[in-house]
Amino acid sequence: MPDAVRLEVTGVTRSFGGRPVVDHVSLSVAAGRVTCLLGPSGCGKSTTLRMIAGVERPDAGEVRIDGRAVFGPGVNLPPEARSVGLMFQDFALFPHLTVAQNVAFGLNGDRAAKAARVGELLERVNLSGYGSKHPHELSGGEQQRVALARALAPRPRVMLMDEPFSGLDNRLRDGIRDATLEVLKEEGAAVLLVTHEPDEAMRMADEIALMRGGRIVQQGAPYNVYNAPVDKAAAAFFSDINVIRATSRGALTETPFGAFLTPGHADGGEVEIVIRPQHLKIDFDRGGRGPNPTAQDGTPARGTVQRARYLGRESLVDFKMDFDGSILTASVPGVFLPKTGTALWLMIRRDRCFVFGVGR
Ligand SMILES: Nc1ncnc2c1ncn2[C@@H]1O[C@H](COP(=O)(O)OP(=O)(O)OP(=O)(O)O)[C@@H](O)[C@H]1O
Repeated sequence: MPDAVRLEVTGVTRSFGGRPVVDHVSLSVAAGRVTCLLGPSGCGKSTTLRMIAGVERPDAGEVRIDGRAVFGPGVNLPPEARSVGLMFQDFALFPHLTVAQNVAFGLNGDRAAKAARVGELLERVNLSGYGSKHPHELSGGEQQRVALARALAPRPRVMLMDEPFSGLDNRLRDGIRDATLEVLKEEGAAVLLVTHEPDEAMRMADEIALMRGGRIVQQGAPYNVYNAPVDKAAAAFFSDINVIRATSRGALTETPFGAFLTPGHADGGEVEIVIRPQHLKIDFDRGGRGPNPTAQDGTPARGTVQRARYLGRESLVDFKMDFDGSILTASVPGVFLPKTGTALWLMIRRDRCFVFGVGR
C-alpha cells in the first residue's frame, strides 16, 4: 500500500507587486518520502516553501497536512500549529545554549522524556557526547547536524528544508547529504527540500518537482525527469546539451546522423534533437577512419576537434562538425585528449535523444 499523503499543496499562488512569483503550484509528499523542489534562482521555490510553513500568506490555494487544512478558505494556522520542521541555509543555532538545549528547544513534556528524545536524536546524527558543548565549539557540518536534530525533535509531520547544505564545504557536502537523508528516512517525515542544484536533487529525491517562472513544469522520479525531459530547458537544467536542428517531413527528420522518427511534429516543422554529451559517441574502433554505422548507432558524421579538456572522471571534447560548422560536445570517460584539428567520426545514441518542436 502506498504511504499516506502527509503534505498536499493545491493551486498555491502568490504575487508580489502584481507579478505572480508562485503560480498555481500543486504537489503532494507522502510520509518517509523526499520531494525536491528544483529550479533556478528566483523561480519561486523559497516562496512556495514559506507559504507551506505559514510564514508567507498565499493569495489563493490550499495546504493540507495529514489531511487537515492548515491554509485554505477561512483557515490560516500559524507556523507553530502546522507540525512542520524548518531548516534553512543559515540554520542559526542559539549560541548561548548547549547542543542538548538547542535540540530540546521546541520540545514539550517532562524532563526525562525530553532528555530521552535529545539523546536519541544526537545518537542518530552521530553526535552522542556533544550535548554539553556550545555551537561555536563545533564544525560547520556538526552544527548542521545539530540543526537537523533540533528541527526533527518535535517529530514534525512535514520537514521543509531550504538549501540546507549550501553553506557547507564542498568536500563535506556529499557525506552530510547522505547522512541527513538516512536520518530523515528513519524519522519518517514527509520532506520538501528546495535546491537549485540538480546533482543534489538527483542524490536526495524520491521525486523531483522542476520549477520555472513560478510553475512546476515537470514532476517525477529523478530517472524520469532526467531521461524524459518535457522540453529543451528541462533537459538543459541537468547537464550541458547538444542541439541539432532539422525539419520534420512525414514523421521523419533527416540529419547528418541519419533519420529520426519524429511523430507528432508538423510536416515541414522545425525540430530540435537534443542529446547529452555522454550520449555522443566517438567511433574509436575504426580509428576515426569510419564511416561504418551499426543499426543502433545510426550514421556517423565527421567533426574536427576544437578543444579537449580533462575533468577528472571524464574528458570533454568539442567538435566542429563538417556538415554545418556547428559545435557538438562529447563526454568520454577517463582521459581522452585528442589534438586540436584531429578529424574523428561521431555517432549519437538515438535511444537517448529528445525531440522537441522549435519554440518549446
Ligand atoms: N517579500 C517579497 N516581496 C517582493 N518580492 C519578493 C518577495 N519575496 C520574494 N520575492 C520575489 O519573488 C521571486 C521568487 O523568489 P524566491 O525566493 O521564492 O525564489 P527562489 O526560487 O527560492 O530563488 P533563490 O534560490 O534565489 O532563493 C523573486 O523574484 C523574488 O525577488
